Amino acid sequence: MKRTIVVGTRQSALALTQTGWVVDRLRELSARLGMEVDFELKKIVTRGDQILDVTLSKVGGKGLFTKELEEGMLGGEIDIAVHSMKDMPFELPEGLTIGAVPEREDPRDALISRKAGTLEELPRGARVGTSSLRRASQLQHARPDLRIDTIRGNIDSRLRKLESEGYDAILLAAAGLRRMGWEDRITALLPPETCVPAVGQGALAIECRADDAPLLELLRSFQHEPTALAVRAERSFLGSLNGGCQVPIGAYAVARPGESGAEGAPLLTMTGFVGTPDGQTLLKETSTGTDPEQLGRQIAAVLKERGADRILAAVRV
Ligand SMILES: NCc1[nH]cc(CCC(=O)O)c1CC(=O)O
Repeated sequence: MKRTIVVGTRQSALALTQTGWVVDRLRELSARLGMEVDFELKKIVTRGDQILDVTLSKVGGKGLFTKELEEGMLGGEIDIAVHSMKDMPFELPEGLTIGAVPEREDPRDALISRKAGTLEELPRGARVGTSSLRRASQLQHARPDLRIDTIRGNIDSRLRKLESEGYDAILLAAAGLRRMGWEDRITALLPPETCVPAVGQGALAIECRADDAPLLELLRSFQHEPTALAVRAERSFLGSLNGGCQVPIGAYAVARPGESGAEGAPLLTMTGFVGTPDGQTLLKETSTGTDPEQLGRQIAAVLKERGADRILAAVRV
C-alpha cells in the first residue's frame, strides 16, 4: 500500500525552498530503496512568523518557529517537518526525534554590503544591520567604529530593507542565501576565525515521530554523519551554557575521519565562543575529541571558568 507522507512547512521563501529540496531528495532515496511513498506539503503558520517584526529576545525566542509544527506531528496532522537546525530548541518534545541531519551548507556568515566590499573596506562609522548579539559582538570587536542597528524579518525582507532603510551593509547566514540562489548578493564571507557561526548554522534538522519506523528507515539514508556529529557537539556546548538562539554564543565543529582510517571514530575539532554584545570581551576556545557531547561540555566548562556565565547573565536580564 502506498503511503502519503505529509510534510509540514512554514511559508517563508526559505522554508519552502528548504522543504522542497528535502522532499526532492527523499523522493529519489525512496525510489532507490523501492519504497512506495508520496509526499504532500502542508503549510503551517508558527508564532515566529506572526511576529516577525518584533525583536525575538523580547518575546522569548524558544521554539517560536517549531512549536506549531511539532504539535502537528504529535497530533498526526503532519509526518515530517524540516527546520533550520539553528532554530531548533535544545530539547525536543516527548515522542519526536530528529530522523536525519543532511549534509551542511556553508556555515559562515555573509556580509552583504551596498557598495560591494569586505568588512575591512566598509567606511568608518558605516551602519550595519543585524539583530544577532553573536554577530554584533564579533563585528564590533573587528570594527569598533561600525554602528550596529537591529534589522528583523525573513531574509528576503532584510535584503529589501538594506536598500530601503539606509543600511550600508547587513549580515546574513550564507547558507540561506545559497539555498535561495541569491549567493551573488554576498560581498564577503566572514571566516569562522573572525565570526564564529551560530550553533547549527547551515544545517537542517528533519524531525518526525519517534515511533514512525518506516519513515525513520527512509530518513536514515539521508543522514550525513559528519554533519550530525558536528551539530551534536555544537548543541551540547549550547546546552551546557543554557543558551537559546538569542544569546551571544557561537560554535563551529568539523568532523574528520579518524586516524585509523574509515573504521576509526571521527575526530571532532570545535571552537566555542561567548562574547559581550559591545565586542569588548570575546571568549573563544578550540579543542578536539571523539565524543561530541563531551567536547561540547568541555569547551563550555573552559569558557565558564573564564567568565562566560557572567557575560550571559548580563545579557539575559
Ligand atoms: N535566524 C533565522 C535563520 N534561521 C536559519 C537561517 C538560514 C541559515 C541557516 O540555515 O543557518 C536564518 C537566516 C539568517 O540567519 O540569515
